[in-house]
Amino acid sequence: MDAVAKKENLITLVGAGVVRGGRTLVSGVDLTIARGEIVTLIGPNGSGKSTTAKLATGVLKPSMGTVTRRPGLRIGYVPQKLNIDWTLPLTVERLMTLTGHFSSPEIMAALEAVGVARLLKAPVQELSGGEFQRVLFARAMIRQPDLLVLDEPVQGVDFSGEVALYELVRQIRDTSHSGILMISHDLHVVMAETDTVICLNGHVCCRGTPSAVQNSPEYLRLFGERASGALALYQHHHDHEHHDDGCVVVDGHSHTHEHHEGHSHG
Ligand SMILES: Nc1ncnc2c1ncn2[C@@H]1O[C@H](COP(=O)(O)OP(=O)(O)OP(=O)(O)O)[C@@H](O)[C@H]1O
Repeated sequence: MDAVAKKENLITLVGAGVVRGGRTLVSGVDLTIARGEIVTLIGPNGSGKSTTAKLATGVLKPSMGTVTRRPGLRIGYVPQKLNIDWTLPLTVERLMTLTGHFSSPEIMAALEAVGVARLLKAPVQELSGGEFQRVLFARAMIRQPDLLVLDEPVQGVDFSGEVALYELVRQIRDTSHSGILMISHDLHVVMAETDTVICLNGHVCCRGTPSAVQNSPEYLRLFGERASGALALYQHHHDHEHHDDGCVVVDGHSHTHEHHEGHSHG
């Protein structure tokens, strides 16, 4: 696949919004996700992150605006929670086949790609939070989706696990060239891996590169104290320069943040 095809837009939302029972849940959302791009939705509880993701994936129809998906788009979804009966014995191998028929080599390859092939026969109940998330990633990626939707991918994972999972997200993006739509509450790690942050509060409150968003007055107003914490963490490992408006000075088309080493949290 050539570079032009990789930049193809997978999903485009223009002025999209949802009204339910006379209440506007979210409105005026403009959003595109191209191949190889990571877009992260942030915002307080109830700000419309899940609703926007559902609009993008087609689970919800827009009450206003338009949503366009590339024809035949394959979407892989990593849910926030999985409704399984935790009292029944269930191995990773079995979990991988609950929602589709895949061969053993396919399952092994998917687990290998996320670094948990050794857990093939392990009971799901005994996995750590990070291991379980990786298995969920494998379950979504085995379908070779064009777009991967991650709902709170680092929930229940400690900080070093978080960093490792975001590393994995970047790796998945780099190797599969899928687009990635993430829902997150946590800006400081999100920022390390994401191309575009969209901050919601019933509407698009602010958007842009992570550094542009973290410096925007709207974001700071919305997140208050939490924003200043994120700011400190974010700047810890960076040696790049910023424009006056907070955008990162780049020579070239993109910038990569290396957050996977040197963190110390004690
Ligand atoms: N089907 C629905 N009918 C009516 N209201 C809904 C529906 N789904 C969500 N809402 C409301 O829409 C608003 C946005 O919800 P949404 O789940 O998109 O927020 P969120 O940003 O994902 O929140 P959280 O961080 O708590 O998961 C909330 O006030 C929620 O109560």
